[in-house]
Amino acid sequence: MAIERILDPEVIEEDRLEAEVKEEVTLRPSSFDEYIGQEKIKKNLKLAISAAKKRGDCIDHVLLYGPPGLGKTTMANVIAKEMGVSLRVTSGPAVEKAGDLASILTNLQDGDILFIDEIHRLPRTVEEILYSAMEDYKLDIIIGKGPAARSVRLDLPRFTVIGATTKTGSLSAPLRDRFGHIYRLEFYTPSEISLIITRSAKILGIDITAKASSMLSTRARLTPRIANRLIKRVRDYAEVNGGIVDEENTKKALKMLEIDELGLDSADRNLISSVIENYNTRPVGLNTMAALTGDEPSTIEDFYEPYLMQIGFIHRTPRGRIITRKAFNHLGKEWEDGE
Ligand SMILES: Nc1ncnc2c1ncn2[C@@H]1O[C@H](COP(=O)(O)OP(=O)(O)OP(=O)(O)O)[C@@H](O)[C@H]1O
Ligand SMILES: [Mg+2]
Repeated sequence: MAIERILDPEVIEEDRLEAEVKEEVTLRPSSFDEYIGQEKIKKNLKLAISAAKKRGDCIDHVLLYGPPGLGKTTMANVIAKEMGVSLRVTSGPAVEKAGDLASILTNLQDGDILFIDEIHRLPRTVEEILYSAMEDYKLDIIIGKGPAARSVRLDLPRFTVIGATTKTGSLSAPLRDRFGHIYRLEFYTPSEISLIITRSAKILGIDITAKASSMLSTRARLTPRIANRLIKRVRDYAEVNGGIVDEENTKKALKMLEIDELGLDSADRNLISSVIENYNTRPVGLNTMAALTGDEPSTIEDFYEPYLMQIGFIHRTPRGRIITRKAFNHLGKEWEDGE
């Protein structure tokens, strides 16, 4: 992406500054009580956890999917804390070879949770080894080369895989089938985002008025990561310009960041208006959309689109994406029916 977007739900480089990392860690909920929203998922998981604890067993494998920044990694951490076990973290692209996975698996302790982020990016050969490991806690490995090669079956400790992905579509069916729990994280409601903002402000020692918090809650793309990022940006603005985080400073800071009432930034508005200018109300393919803005198709699909669909600005049809009347209105464009 050419311009760094404050509203990008993906972790941006800036978030990796030491101070930011520290803040990120302190903001991350570590129990179900602190984890706001996603009530249905929490209810199911609480039940599974208390049943597993009673049996003295680990919980069934969990797959968490949904747009970036909604709390998948956080949920994995919470599950481990609530189970009282340790969480080993890896990711799809990091496990390149079967041997990499074998060494991770053989180093697990009984009951451990293995968190695999971006699980859809695991290479096929690695995935196949993971199947039997998840299913019957066995590891089939080949030792040696050529005619001397032989296959050995090793026993593994009992463990739980928590997989996270932004795209379930690209997860193979056999892998998906190995998960006992499959949950889609939903966008948060503005009132949940408001609670998250209040909580984060308190942790960071930021003085924020109720009006400011309510204004931010509708502009954070219903996404906790963005809510946390916005509070910090508005805090910075208030620090430099004097005063606390009140309605006025929030308004000014958002204006400076070019974030509108619905939480759209200039990149979103540019995407929608280029589609409108070129295709009006006609359906348009993902690749065409990407070509219009110069983004990767996956960037459009993973970052822009989920929220734009959530607020009803883009509809997916079998013939392509269409921009809705609501989006036309928001951008002040004339909407002609029946094109
Ligand atoms: N339910 C929640 N309540 C409070 N804060 C939350 C919640 N969910 C997420 N957060 C905050 O939002 C940040 C982003 O969440 P997290 O990293 O878990 O998202 P993710 O779904 O793993 O994103 P990605 O797909 O990019 O990996 C966390 O650092 C955390 O502070
Ligand atoms: Mg994550």
